[in-house]
Amino acid sequence: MACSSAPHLRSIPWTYTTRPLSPSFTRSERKVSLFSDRTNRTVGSLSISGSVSPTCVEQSDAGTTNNTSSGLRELCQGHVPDHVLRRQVFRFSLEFGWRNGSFGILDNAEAEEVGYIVPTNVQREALPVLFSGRDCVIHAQTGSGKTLAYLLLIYSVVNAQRSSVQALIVVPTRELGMQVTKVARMLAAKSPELDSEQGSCTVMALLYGGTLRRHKSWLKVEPPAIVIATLRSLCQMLDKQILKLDTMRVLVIDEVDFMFNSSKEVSSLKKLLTAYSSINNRQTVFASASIPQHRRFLYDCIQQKWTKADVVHVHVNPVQPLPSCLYHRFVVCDKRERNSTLLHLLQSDTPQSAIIFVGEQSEKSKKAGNAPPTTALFEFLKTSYGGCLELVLLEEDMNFNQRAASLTDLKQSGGYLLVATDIAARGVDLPETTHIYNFDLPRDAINYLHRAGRTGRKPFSDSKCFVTSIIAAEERFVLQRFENELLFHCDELFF
Ligand SMILES: Nc1ncnc2c1ncn2[C@@H]1O[C@H](COP(=O)(O)OP(=O)(O)OP(=O)(O)O)[C@@H](O)[C@H]1O
Repeated sequence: MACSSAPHLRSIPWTYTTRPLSPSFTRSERKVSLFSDRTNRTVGSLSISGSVSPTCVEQSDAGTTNNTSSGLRELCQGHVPDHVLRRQVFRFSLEFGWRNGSFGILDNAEAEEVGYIVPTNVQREALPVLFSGRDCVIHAQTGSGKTLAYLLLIYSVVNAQRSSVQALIVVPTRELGMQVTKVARMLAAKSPELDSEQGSCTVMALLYGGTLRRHKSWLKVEPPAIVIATLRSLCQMLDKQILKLDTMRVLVIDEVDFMFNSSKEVSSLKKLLTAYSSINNRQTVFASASIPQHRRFLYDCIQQKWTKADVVHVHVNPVQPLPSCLYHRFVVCDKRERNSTLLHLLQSDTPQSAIIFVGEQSEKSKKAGNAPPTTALFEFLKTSYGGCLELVLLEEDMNFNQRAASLTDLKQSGGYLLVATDIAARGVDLPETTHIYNFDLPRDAINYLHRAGRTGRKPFSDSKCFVTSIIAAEERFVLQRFENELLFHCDELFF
């Protein structure tokens, strides 16, 4: 029986013994525990589904835990299909790795290369729930690592050999979709358990504006295991029955509060959740840094059967909604002086990289034929900034390719000044950003939280990041309301 090796296990310095946990195992499911002979304690347990030989297997390897794979292979020899075994070894390596404070999915060098050394708090709390098969609402600060948590679940469930879409991640924006796709593909490529001669785990990005015809034939001929989609493009595929929900094992709705709040999306979202609720063996995950009235939300989910009744709310840091590494400031100035104030701030702060959030253009201003405020500020900075950071623009009016090019520019530049509307406020992960400027105040506290959360995105770093709002004197009470709601403090800056 061919079984891929598990190099990420090699470095774990424990020998182990596998034993049935209970003598009365069934032929279809069997649990084994893994003991450390160093500490003489159970270090993990593993359930093997499929038809397993009912002989009590007790095995001790004095070698390294790489033998775990071969031990399990012997245990299951001839009885468990290879892909089931591979998945179980993969799942075991994850659980084992996480329990011991490291990433089971990647070996040490690979984990270090991508910057994952130890799990973040939300990953520690959410993964046991996710691996237990329960539905989950992952509610934790911006930049806390929610994406990796749900992707690890997905990779423990999907079977690359099966020719069907098994996991679906729904995102509110193309930018977030592109980013999640990148992480999902990186994990598939890095993990030897997922990418083998038996076929790698394919990931499709179905983001509105992409080449839908190509996607249609891809979905028909060789369905990917994982699809990451915006609701609009997903609905097109579902309506035409090119994509079906019945093979789905995991559905993730990222930025779930935003999706439920969007008048354009909410009815399609509810339709999707209702259709998915009738599928057997399904798991549903919702994620966001902000879930207003979360008790009511959970109640509705259960009532509407969008989740199972035992859904778990993993709420990390509820008394501190914003990351503690953020330092909040404000400058009061006249509306007409905002450009020069911003320039002054950029010169005195010398950010490594920054995002400047600008409000959306009003209908009245559009009708009057004015340039959008983002473009106006971008043009001003082009002529006046003179610093070494690359100027990049990101706004709704740009087409898909222009928006994708802007994101590529950001990632390739040595440092950037991104002028953006709120399309860059949700989920976008640009860890090099050290400063956020609210050139216009956000609509509400939730938007403040997500804009501010575009910085401070290096989980174990203790460096401070700055969020500065440029306000008129009469806007001070609005900012004060955000402070009260989000429990943070803002200092005034004087020039
Ligand atoms: N365990 C980890 N160790 C180090 N870095 C990590 C770890 N987990 C995630 N990261 C990194 O942390 C950053 C933020 O992660 P992610 O985008 O998943 O945050 P999030 O919780 O989804 O944030 P948001 O709510 O803003 O969408 C990413 O750059 C990611 O690579």
